Amino acid sequence: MLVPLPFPGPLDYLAPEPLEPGELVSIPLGKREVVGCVWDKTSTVPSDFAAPPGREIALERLRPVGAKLDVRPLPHSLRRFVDWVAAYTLTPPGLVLAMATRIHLKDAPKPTLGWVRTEAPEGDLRMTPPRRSVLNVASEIPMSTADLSSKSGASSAVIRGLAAAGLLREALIPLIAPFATPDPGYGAPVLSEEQAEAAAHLCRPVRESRFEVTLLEGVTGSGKTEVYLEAVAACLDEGRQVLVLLPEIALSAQWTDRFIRRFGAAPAVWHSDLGQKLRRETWAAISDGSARVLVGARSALFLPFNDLGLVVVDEEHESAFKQEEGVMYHGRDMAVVRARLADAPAILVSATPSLETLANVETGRYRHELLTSRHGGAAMPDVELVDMRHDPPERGLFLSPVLCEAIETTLRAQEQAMLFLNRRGYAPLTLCRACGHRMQCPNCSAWLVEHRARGILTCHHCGHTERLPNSCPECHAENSLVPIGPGIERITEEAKMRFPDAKILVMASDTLGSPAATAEAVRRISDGEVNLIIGTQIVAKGWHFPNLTLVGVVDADLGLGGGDLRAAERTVQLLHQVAGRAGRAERPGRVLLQSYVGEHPVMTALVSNDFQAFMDQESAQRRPGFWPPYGRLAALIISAPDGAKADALAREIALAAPECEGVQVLGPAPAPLAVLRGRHRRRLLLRTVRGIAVQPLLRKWLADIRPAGGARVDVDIDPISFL
Ligand SMILES: Nc1ncnc2c1ncn2[C@@H]1O[C@H](COP(=O)(O)OP(=O)(O)OP(=O)(O)O)[C@@H](O)[C@H]1O
Ligand SMILES: [Zn+2]
Repeated sequence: MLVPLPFPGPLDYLAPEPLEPGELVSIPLGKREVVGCVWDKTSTVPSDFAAPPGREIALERLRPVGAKLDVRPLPHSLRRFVDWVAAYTLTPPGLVLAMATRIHLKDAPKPTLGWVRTEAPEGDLRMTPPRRSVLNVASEIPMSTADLSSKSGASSAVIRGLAAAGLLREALIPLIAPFATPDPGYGAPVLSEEQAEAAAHLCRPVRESRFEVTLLEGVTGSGKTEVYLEAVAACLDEGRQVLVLLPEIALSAQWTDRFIRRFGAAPAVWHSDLGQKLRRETWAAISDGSARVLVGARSALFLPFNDLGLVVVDEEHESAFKQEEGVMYHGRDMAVVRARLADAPAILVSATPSLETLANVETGRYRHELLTSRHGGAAMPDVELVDMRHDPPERGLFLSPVLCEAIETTLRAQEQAMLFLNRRGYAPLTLCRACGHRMQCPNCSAWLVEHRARGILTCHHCGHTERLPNSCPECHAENSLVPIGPGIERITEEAKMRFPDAKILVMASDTLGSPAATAEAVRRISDGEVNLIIGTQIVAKGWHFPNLTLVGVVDADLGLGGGDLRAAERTVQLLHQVAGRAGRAERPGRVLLQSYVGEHPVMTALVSNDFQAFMDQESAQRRPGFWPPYGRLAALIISAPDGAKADALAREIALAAPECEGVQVLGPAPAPLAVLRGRHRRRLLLRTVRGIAVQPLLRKWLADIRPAGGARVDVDIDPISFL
């Protein structure tokens, strides 16, 4: 029995009646009740990184399990997936199981009664307008009195009257709202030759129910989505289920619209913003197969698909697929595992694939489909560099004259422009002009970010918030605090001053919290209610705004600092994606990159639109040192309430480090975020050649380490963040 707690493996319980693997059962644990899952006796995880088996417990000491839950058992492929993720990420399997069963911790909702239309004829009942209206709305699907009354405009007395006359009867409202079945033939597009060929290749393994990974690469606007929806159609034809992962839930609204146009019905949706009831319904509909296509965030990987026939990862290069807290797993990589365990094909989609995926294509592990041109003859946007050394903005401002002029021209032509800056708030740093004091977070080694609209300083790492003071807390000089550098609030202020007639829309993750808010913003752009969009990375995503012709990148150099392994790669991917928003329809697009390092390979790649050369160079840099994807990496993050404890534990771990051929340990060193949420942090990196798996090394290494006094060590396999 696997329980959702950090035990090293399944626990033994007495079962009063025989139980099948996968069944969910209520379990007494101390004074609590938890939901456990009957687990398979033998693990199928590759032995090179599986955990050793636990101890046997004497029969008479076993406790009995509680009641069985009234849900379908977790499918075999999901159980294997849980084992796999646990072993790969060195997480206790119960914590991975928790991601699959979390929604069942509360009591099941009670079914309620509603009204359905009966077969009875209207007879000689007098048909008043309210009665007519109720009968028009009522159907064979039960509706509550409140629903029926609000949709028909009639009172509950009218409804009761119709029931008394035999025209309505009571029926249980199903707990699971029926999910409409998408129709694969509904809005099939006419594909170009290139698109059709790629689609045919993607459909083949779907028809053959065969695991195969394909990278679908294509320039922005080439119709990648249209093409992979053909594979989705094929999978629907086969009567099987499809999982589509998006990096960001904000994208799900536009994706859903697109899906409805193609298949005439909405997909099921899964993300952390769903209400409890819808979560439960969606879970059940995936489990019983009535939901056929689900689009969601990475957590959708843990849904109980019984008949998974295809997995798609859109924008596969996105680092947002990596979960950085709790179970640290990479959604893209685990999606491939999920597909393999279900004997289903996987499609990884990107205009700028990750080096990881390209390396897998190179070795032949993944197939490759390429779309080379934009659909409908739209040209690729023209990308130009604005050298800020030669064409600087006015003092205290951030938009160069060239960019301002381009925006004016665009707005005058009745077209839309977009300004991109990947930084929330007003200014990333606040400094005292008198004494040089910098406003810092009390819990983290990070600057506080000013959010002027709310009059606060806040830490983007821990959420610490304080009012912006009038005087310097250090030297007490009045009105001496000045903002340094721009965030999008400050750019918006500048844009309002420069373009007083522009209709501005700001898009940032903190202003567009929910998918509904995003959908509203998208509508305002599509309907032309706004003509200047200012946003953080959320605007870079897969949006399709036909009238958007100019994209200005306020600080193209922003992502390059920090010594991150993938800083250059990520900057290219992000900026190319932003650039790809411009000129997607008839009118050509133009992109201006403001940069102080115009000769940087990242800028060259963007201006020349030559990513092959850039990726070749990245690859040449990483290969000799066996950096990923040419070697394996794991990070150990040691944290403690004070620096001395963190240092002591880091030293102890470093002394026990493995020493063998092809294995290297770097550190310990203070983490770039040396203090986070009040915890002092040190980092070690384990780097191995590809042939050596890091999991067994780490297991052995950490087996005898017993962190004490509030210290702990977290393991991050394939780290993406190096903070
Ligand atoms: N064969 C086709 N018939 C009709 N419309 C098409 C076709 N192919 C693509 N389109 C349209 O062209 C636009 C761009 O296509 P799509 O969004 O699929 O490209 P993409 O490669 O996924 O773009 P991005 O990477 O920028 O998100 C969309 O509006 C899409 O509906
Ligand atoms: Zn903080």
